[in-house]
Amino acid sequence: CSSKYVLSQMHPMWQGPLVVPGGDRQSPIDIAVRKAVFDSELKPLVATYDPQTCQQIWNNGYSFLVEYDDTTDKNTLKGGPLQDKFRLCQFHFHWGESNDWGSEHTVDRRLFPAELHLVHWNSDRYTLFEEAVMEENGLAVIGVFLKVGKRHEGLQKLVDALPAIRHKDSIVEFNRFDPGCLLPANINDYWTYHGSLTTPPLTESVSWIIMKQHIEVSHDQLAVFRSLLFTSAEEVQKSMVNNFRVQQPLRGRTVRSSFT
Ligand SMILES: NS(O)(O)c1ccc(OCc2cn(-c3ccccc3)nn2)cc1
Ligand SMILES: [Zn+2]
Repeated sequence: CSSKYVLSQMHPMWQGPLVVPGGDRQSPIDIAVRKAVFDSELKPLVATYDPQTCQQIWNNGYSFLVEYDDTTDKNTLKGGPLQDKFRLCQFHFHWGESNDWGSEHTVDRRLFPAELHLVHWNSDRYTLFEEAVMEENGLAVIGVFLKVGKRHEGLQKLVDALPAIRHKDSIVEFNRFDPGCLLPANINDYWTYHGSLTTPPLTESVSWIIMKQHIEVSHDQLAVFRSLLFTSAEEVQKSMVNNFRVQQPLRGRTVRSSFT
């Protein structure tokens, strides 16, 4: 997906309280579990991914992205709160310098050490990611919390590729990775709300689908995330950690749950 040409211009340590004009649908948020409204109309999520369409993994100076060929409907997300069909273009993570924080969303104010985002765009209505990113119903992002525990076997192939993209704007070919292996066993228990990108351009174009069930990764696997750098080879080294945005005001939005 085309995010490669834009994300790299982002300010690496962007954390600013950047105010978005009329921003009343900003992300991330705290999910107050008892205030979520069960919606029986929410359908099961259907995620269909083809590992063969995995193309590259790269360090964009903010996180690392695994990008997929999104020129066909090989990697689709539909159902759940979505009316249309969405195409996976990339996934990435947010994490902390310690295991005590790092996620962007919180659950009853609880922080997780990291959070995975699988980014999809509405291919029923738009032809390119960068078109959809500006539209209210343009994107669907699945959020999965990471907890430190047992080693995640499927993640290891990705962890092994990270030393090759240590510096900002480094990129390597990365094939045959199934993003489905990063989803929790149960993807039918989730919270959903309308929000925004959590990094510039912060556009309010995202249907968020936050999984209730987390996945586990080992301490050592997460330590490799922290070995990445925000900086390029010529700059003074800055560890890529704490690349999360702080929670934003709910502004009267309702968070719906697919479970009681
Ligand atoms: N962290 S998150 O999952 O919320 C998340 C997900 C995707 C993001 O893409 C930014 C972006 C914008 N554009 C763009 C391209 C062309 C025109 C306009 C914008 N490309 N990439 C940012 C944050
Ligand atoms: Zn993200």
